[in-house]
Amino acid sequence: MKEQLKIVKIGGGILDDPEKLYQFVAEFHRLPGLKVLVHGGGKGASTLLQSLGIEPQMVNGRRITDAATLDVVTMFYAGKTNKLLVALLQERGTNALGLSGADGNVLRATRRPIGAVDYGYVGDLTDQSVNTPLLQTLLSGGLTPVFCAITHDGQGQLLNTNADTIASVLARALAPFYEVALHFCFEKDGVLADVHDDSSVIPQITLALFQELKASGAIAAGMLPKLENAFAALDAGVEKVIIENALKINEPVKTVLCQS
Ligand SMILES: Nc1ncnc2c1ncn2[C@@H]1O[C@H](COP(=O)(O)OP(=O)(O)O)[C@@H](O)[C@H]1O
Ligand SMILES: CC(=O)N[C@@H](CCC(=O)OP(=O)(O)O)C(=O)O
Repeated sequence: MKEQLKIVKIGGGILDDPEKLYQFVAEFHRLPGLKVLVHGGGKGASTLLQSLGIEPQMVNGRRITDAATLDVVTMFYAGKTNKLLVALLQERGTNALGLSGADGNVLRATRRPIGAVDYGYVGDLTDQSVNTPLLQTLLSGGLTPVFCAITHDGQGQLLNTNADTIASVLARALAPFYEVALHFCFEKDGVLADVHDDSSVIPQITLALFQELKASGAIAAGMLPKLENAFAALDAGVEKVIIENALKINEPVKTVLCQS
């Protein structure tokens, strides 16, 4: 029997609000068993970039990352955000270890080739990108890895990688070794049938229903890459994929993804 592992991803909406972040950390600490945390922080990074006179540019939910933007997001994600989360988890008694992809070569990416769009210093991952033996060692040693959205290419170049993608790739790469549950957590209670009605949570979503809701426009914006990453993980053998409220991870309200 494989041991259970929870991979939890939180995004900018929660990280930006100190009270919500504090509550989330308490809930995450309460989750039993082995766990990994992946955090974004895109919203706060955009605010910081603007305050520095750099206009944020997003295409299809991905940030165009020039050299100046890479400097800022590295400081913000791998520095302030990652270290604050680790400190808050340590305060609770979870022995967290903050990681960028370069640390222990835990996530090696490839710079996205220039196509119709030049994304700059953005890294793409494959299932082979993950140093799974290192993660197994850390988990069996009682540590909780905390990943930020910064990866590297093995040639000295840091890269910016979408945090939903990092969570999905980690889940896929670790699925042969653990019974993985992948939790995408944000500020809504799950995938909503009507984005303006917080009570319209869809308890179970199939790929067919996702395509329908996408075509009708009911699922839009940041939810699209999240669900695409979520279905990719389910397809690759991840046991369970859940979309839920970061403050309610120990409660039953949520959207569970199913193959059919
Ligand atoms: N059907 C939907 N259900 C829930 N959220 C939706 C839906 N369609 C669009 N959204 C929007 O997607 C956002 C989540 O995506 P995003 O902001 O990228 O999350 P995060 O930064 O947490 O990764 C929600 O805050 C919501 O405004
Ligand atoms: C390449 C790319 O788009 N990187 C993301 C990484 C952070 C992220 O994913 O943050 P959220 O999860 O809070 O959206 C960005 O810089 O916005």
